[in-house]
Amino acid sequence: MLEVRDLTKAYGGLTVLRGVSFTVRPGEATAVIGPNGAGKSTLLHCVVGSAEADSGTVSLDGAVLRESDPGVRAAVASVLDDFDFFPDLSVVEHLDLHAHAHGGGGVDEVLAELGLEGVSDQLPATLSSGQRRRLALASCLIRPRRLLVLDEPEQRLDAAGREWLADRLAAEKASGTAILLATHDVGLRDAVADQHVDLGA
Ligand SMILES: Nc1ncnc2c1ncn2[C@@H]1O[C@H](COP(=O)(O)OP(=O)(O)OP(=O)(O)O)[C@@H](O)[C@H]1O
Repeated sequence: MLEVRDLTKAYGGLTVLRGVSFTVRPGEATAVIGPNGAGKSTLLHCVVGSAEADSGTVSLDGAVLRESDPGVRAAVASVLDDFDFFPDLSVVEHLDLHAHAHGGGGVDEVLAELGLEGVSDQLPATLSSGQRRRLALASCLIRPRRLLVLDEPEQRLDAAGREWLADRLAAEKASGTAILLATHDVGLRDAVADQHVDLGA
């Protein structure tokens, strides 16, 4: 489904990605690993098109992946940096907006699954950092998707949240979704990843 070939990226004189290649198939998860600064986030941004690689290709279903392509928007759901929330929209309004924009649904189910029912009327600024992370994941899971791209999705989740995440990603794989995630969590990696891309090697 996703094919990354010979991706290179430098910031000024600092080469971060040196010819990175891998594929992700439907129903499989690829974990991007490596120490702080290894280039994991850079790689994910290049994959989804929010950063431009210096060379190499990223293809989805055999065609060059372009962020602006409606087909790509319908297929790829990502949580990369800390999410930009609309400051004046409540938790449930954010999810309604995403559901409406992407033709998805099930806001109540996702609120319950992420444990956000009790804060559904709160504004993002009033949420805890873990609740904001849950909202970011909820916003991603409310939309149709064939490829999930997640940058350290375990960050700021409590133990129960991390357990939920591993189960959820396993369920996503079982339903045929391809997953590309950067993680420092060895337990999560071992639980869900079918292959690793080690940028620290
Ligand atoms: N916009 C930028 N301009 C210049 N350098 C950058 C930029 N973004 C990232 N870098 C540098 O690129 C390198 C890789 O950063 P990146 O965020 O991709 O690493 P990472 O593996 O995700 O790290 P972490 O585990 O800490 O999240 C770092 O040395 C970082 O300082």
